[in-house]
Amino acid sequence: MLEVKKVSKIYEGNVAYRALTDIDLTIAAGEFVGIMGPSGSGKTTLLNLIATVDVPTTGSIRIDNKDTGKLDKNELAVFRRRELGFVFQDFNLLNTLTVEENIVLPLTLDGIRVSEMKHKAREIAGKLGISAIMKKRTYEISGGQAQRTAIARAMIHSPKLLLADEPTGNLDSKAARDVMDLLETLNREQSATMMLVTHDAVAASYCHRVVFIKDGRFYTEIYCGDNRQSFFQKIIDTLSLLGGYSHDIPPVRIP
Ligand SMILES: Nc1ncnc2c1ncn2[C@@H]1O[C@H](COP(=O)(O)OP(=O)(O)OP(=O)(O)O)[C@@H](O)[C@H]1O
Repeated sequence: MLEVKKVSKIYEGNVAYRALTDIDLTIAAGEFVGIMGPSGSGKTTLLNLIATVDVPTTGSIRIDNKDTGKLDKNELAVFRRRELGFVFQDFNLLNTLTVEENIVLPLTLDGIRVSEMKHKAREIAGKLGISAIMKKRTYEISGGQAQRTAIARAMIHSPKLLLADEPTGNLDSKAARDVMDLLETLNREQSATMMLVTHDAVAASYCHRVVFIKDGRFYTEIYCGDNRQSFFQKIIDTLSLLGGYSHDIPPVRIP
């Protein structure tokens, strides 16, 4: 589904900065993968390259067998809109629109009939437990509801790959767990492929696999297996080996 091959990124500027070096990452269709690493290790850079909003200095990225480096600007815009879904830490909802209008936004750009849009919006809102707030404006809803709205918007066009950047970063621990439960359910029920960048070990423990990067290079990866509590512990252990994380490790246990 996603094949990142020998990707490096150097930010040119007064002083050139090497943010990623020779990253190889393959994500299978239906997989749910977390990316972790200390601040400045290159996680967002990697996400931006996969999201096609930035280009690698060397190496290639294939999504669903398309080499994204070979698409021109217009093809990329359509590719991003149809094949990818995005969820951000700060939700990125439009405040002037209702929840429902935010959710159908990706479809309006593709000229889909209003009745079909409403049907799809109702369907996904039901799955995400936000049917009752469809007519509300985004300033009238909670953070957890805002993130569920953002997930509905990201998933309404059934993207090949959902990219999430710190989706639980602005949520309290209960809302964060609800959001991760929903992402896990969507991943399982719709076989959606998902990649999540996070500092949050609890959020990462919902993934099938967590890839750690350090100083722009692959560090290690660990798999969940069938025990999420021990996976969570392995994530915490790996973070402490990585260093630079002492403030980010939450003192919680997964029930
Ligand atoms: N546009 C840019 N120009 C120059 N350097 C950049 C640019 N964007 C990021 N960097 C540098 O590249 C490195 C990796 O940044 P990146 O944002 O990918 O890290 P991160 O792992 O996502 O960090 P955080 O967890 O703090 O968000 C950092 O040292 C950063 O300063």
